[in-house]
Amino acid sequence: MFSRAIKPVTSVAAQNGLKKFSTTSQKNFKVVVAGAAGGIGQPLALLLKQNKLVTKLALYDIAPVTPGVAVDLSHMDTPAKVTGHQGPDQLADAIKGADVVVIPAGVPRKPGMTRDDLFNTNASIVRDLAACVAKNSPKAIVAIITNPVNSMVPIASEVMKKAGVYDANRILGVTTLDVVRAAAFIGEINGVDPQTVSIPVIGGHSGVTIIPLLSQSKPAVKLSDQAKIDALTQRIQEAGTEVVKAKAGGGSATLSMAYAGARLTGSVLRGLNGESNVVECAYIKSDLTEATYFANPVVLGKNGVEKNLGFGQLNDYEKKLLKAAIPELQKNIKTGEDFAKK
Ligand SMILES: NC(=O)C1=CN([C@@H]2O[C@H](COP(=O)(O)OP(=O)(O)OC[C@H]3O[C@@H](n4cnc5c(N)ncnc54)[C@H](O)[C@@H]3O)[C@@H](O)[C@H]2O)C=CC1
Ligand SMILES: O=C([O-])CC(=O)C(=O)O
Repeated sequence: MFSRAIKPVTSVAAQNGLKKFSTTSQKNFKVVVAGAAGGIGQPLALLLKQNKLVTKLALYDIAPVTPGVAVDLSHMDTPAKVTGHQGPDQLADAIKGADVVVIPAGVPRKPGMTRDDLFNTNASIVRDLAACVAKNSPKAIVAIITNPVNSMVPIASEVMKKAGVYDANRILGVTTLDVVRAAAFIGEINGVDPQTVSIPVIGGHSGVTIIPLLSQSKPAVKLSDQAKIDALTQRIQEAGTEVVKAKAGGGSATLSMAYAGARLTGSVLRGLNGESNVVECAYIKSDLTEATYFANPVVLGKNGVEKNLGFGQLNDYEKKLLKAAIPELQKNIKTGEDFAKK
């Protein structure tokens, strides 16, 4: 007689590669990308559509192409249900029920500009998006990509405070691209797979505020003299400008940023989903230094930032970098707070 093999029932979590979880810990998440039609937004949405923890993916932008981007992505054979929302009238609908709102909305740099030069245009964009999150999904984790990140996170925080829904653990500035770049460059120098490199990058996300802790790299960076350490540090600090120059007026980093943004969002979701020991660097409210917002490794959990892991021992060179970063960070933070309080 023909005997049929009984196929074991595989949990959704196991199918997702999250084998240590039972189906009871599995949650489905709604992720919103605000600025979804842009250079970062489109590839970020493409990557998030492939994340199996995402069951709803809402794409918001003011650009007319936005509904089309959503239709395009909706033809991918992955579970996330994609919706497109164009213009301020459709923003609340996009935001409602969100677990995570990722914000790459705003203008990018052209050669010769600093990130701070973007402030005047981008500040009101982030303020208005944060106000809508405060009203429609106050518990959502907000991940801000828009530059200047150092000032945008304080703006969003002040908006949340005004609305009475502020939770410092739920507002993150995305500095993941600095970590990704540091790992890429160290991987190249050491001749190893960059994915095996672990390197904290602390401080903020512009010029001297980007502080790669090369002394804490695992594996150790194979650079013997201080001049080479200095050159690598400066390359990481100026990597955004390297892309801006190479694109020659066509914008700033988009694809590597989408990759980094998808990684950070994926980590936030894994934390929300109950996975333990999910660690990423992020720019958050902080009392570790005189700068009231600061990036360093944090543990992500069910409520966003679960634990601030600090930044450990710095060598003398890194202490100098930190000293140079603090006044710049303080200035950037004040600019953001003053704007939001107006
Ligand atoms: N945190 C980081 O590491 C990085 C941050 N960035 C920043 O990300 C931002 C976006 O860069 P790109 O995607 O290259 O720019 P982009 O110009 O290609 O796209 C921006 C999108 O934002 C949309 N937008 C403008 N105002 C909006 C509003 N009020 N609501 C919703 N959407 C709105 C635009 O229609 C556009 O589709 C820039 O500020 C850039 O400096 C870029 C790279 C790395
Ligand atoms: O440099 C820029 O303007 C965009 C950015 O933040 C980066 O690539 O790190």
